[in-house]
Amino acid sequence: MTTVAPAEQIPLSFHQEFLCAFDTGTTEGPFGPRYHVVGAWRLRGELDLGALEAALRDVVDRHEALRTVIVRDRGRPYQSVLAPCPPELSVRDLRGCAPEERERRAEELLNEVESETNDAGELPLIRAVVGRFDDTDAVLVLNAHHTAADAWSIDVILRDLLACHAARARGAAPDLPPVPQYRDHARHERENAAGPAAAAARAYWRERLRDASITALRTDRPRSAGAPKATSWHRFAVDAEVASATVSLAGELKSSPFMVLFAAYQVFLRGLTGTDDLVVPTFTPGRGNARFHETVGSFINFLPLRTDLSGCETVRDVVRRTRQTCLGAYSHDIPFVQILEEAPALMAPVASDDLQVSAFQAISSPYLAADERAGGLRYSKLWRRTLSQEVGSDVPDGILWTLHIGPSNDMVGSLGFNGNRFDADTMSGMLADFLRLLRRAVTAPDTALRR
Ligand SMILES: OC[C@H](O)c1ccc2ccccc2c1
Repeated sequence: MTTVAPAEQIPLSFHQEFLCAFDTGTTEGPFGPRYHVVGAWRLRGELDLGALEAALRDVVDRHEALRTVIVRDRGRPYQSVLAPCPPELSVRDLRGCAPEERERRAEELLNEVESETNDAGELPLIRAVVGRFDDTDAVLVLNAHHTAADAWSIDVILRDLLACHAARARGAAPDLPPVPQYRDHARHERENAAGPAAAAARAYWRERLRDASITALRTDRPRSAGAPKATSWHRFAVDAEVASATVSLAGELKSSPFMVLFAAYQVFLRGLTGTDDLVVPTFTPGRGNARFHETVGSFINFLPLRTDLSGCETVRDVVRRTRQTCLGAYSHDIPFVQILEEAPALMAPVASDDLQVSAFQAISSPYLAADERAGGLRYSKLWRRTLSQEVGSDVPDGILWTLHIGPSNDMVGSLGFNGNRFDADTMSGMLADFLRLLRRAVTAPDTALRR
């Protein structure tokens, strides 16, 4: 009996530690059946399914994160990298679909894959579905576990996958350059955690979040009601006029579209909660170190943005103050678990039975590129999603507002919420109110703010 050396016990990244705080077992949350991140691309050209299957194996070999388990049942959780294993590729025949129906059918397939269940303990943590419209037109959907990948990673996986497909299709082995692994990131983070930059950032957050409480919304149903959990997604398009007014106001105020959108969101939240002193979480890519730009893993960081709106007369004032909040936060972007050590009472509100946090993020165009090429294939990402779904990828505990800002000032968004805590009607009402407020905010930023 050959004894296999036990896989190395690798410390978790700080983001994986943060996720473990939401761990409620395997029925929901980060280790539940739907904590995944998905992406879909339209592929034009000769797609060789055998080569694609080989390329999927290449990608799992290349990125350890896709064959890593988080061991949580033996004391302090750790991650363990296992040997390569072949991922599942399933093929759907969509030949009956007329060309003008294909974009919508592709989005429907994406939603179908997003509503499927994955097992966090089942490796590899990626699966692929190909819908074939004809020999040179297909849609590829990737689904990766969100403890092992994030939105940035899904694009890295796609690029590597199509590069490997091109090599395999011509009978060659892929020759991608070696890439730093997620375990290197986890080690790097811990080495830096005690450095001078981290100490300065801790001091910043200690001051910035003094006496702060995360802004939370009263839910329709308490946590203790124990209703079965599923995360629903309202998806929507933002009027072109509102999208371009957002981008031009951002330019005028030397701010980002995110800062303008977030300013409007804070005005909206103040109306809902009646408080001026708002602390709202956003997610940053967590990819400040360029060394890891091609690494697959979950790097995102939950960053609490605190802005006190008291004294702001107009939306323009709010954008200016929001800009300061964001610049300060971005230049001290350390892992949330370290920030929480400096503001231990920050998350107290969400421990209560009938409150939930409502996070807000924006993903902008570099990752939403249009046509790209890889070997004989042209591909473009399906990012203008407007098809809602009742059961989709899981938000562990709260609401997640996401806006996607496209290359030509086009904008779509999604509102993810826990259906066991909020009614769909409550959320669609909130969405309508926010979009109305956003329109007013960006088309008339100097109008006096309503109290
Ligand atoms: O991609 C974001 C991730 O799914 C996530 C993780 C934790 C959260 C906690 C509260 C609200 C939203 C969250 C989203």
